[in-house]
Amino acid sequence: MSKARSGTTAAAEPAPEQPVVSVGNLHKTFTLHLQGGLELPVLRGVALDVVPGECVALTGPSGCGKSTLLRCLYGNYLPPAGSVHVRHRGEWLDLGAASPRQVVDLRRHTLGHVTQFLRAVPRVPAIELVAEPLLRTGHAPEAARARAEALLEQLHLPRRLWSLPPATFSGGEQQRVNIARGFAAGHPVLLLDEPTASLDAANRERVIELIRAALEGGAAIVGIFHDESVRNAVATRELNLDAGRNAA
Ligand SMILES: Nc1ncnc2c1ncn2[C@@H]1O[C@H](COP(=O)(O)OP(=O)(O)OP(=O)(O)O)[C@@H](O)[C@H]1O
Repeated sequence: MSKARSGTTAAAEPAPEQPVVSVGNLHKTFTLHLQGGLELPVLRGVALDVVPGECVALTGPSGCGKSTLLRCLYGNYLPPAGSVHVRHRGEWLDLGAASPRQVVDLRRHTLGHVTQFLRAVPRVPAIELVAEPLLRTGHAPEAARARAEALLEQLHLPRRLWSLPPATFSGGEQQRVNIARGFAAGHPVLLLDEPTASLDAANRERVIELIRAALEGGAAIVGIFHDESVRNAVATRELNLDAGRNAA
């Protein structure tokens, strides 16, 4: 019998956190046109709710659909069945029904996506690439630059590289610029696709710190972390997409 029912005063329970990402019965099938229209079902009935402060690691063997699910969450794929909703500006945004303008606004203010590859505009210095998401969300130039410098410092990108375009940087240096850019705006929802893929142990540790700080700040994260030590360090739970072929 609960305390409340036995007549004693129950301590007030904190209200459970509300999800900021909600995926329901999601399906995604690729049609291989070069192979006579062969259908390749990848996601079948995925369900997932993510609350602030939670980091869900997508797991399962190669080809089970981890990147496909991240792309559905980012609005790159329109799923044929099921739903993807993200809390945006205080309301649920249905990615299946959102206009391109709404998806752009969602990505600018709410939904960050950090991949392992830097897709940068040529000839733009690293520091400006990192500051850019902050400028786009209305931060003053000085504040944006200060935050960009702090991130590059935290990720130990040598200061001599800050004013150079990253085209000639090493894989690990480019990835750190990409991570700094992805974390700069403090998006409340972050999708991380192998954020430590090209990094050595010391730099992996710095990215782990950054992810943990984002979680403590209330970010909701869904990510793919092939490195087990990174996954164990940041994930609050796992979603195995191969279990029962996707039924979560
Ligand atoms: N655009 C596409 N067209 C056709 N098939 C695709 C497409 N994208 C992915 N696939 C197929 O869908 C399946 C899932 O791919 P996905 O990249 O999501 O797997 P994954 O779990 O992320 O794999 P890995 O761990 O190897 O990165 C694979 O069999 C892949 O070949």
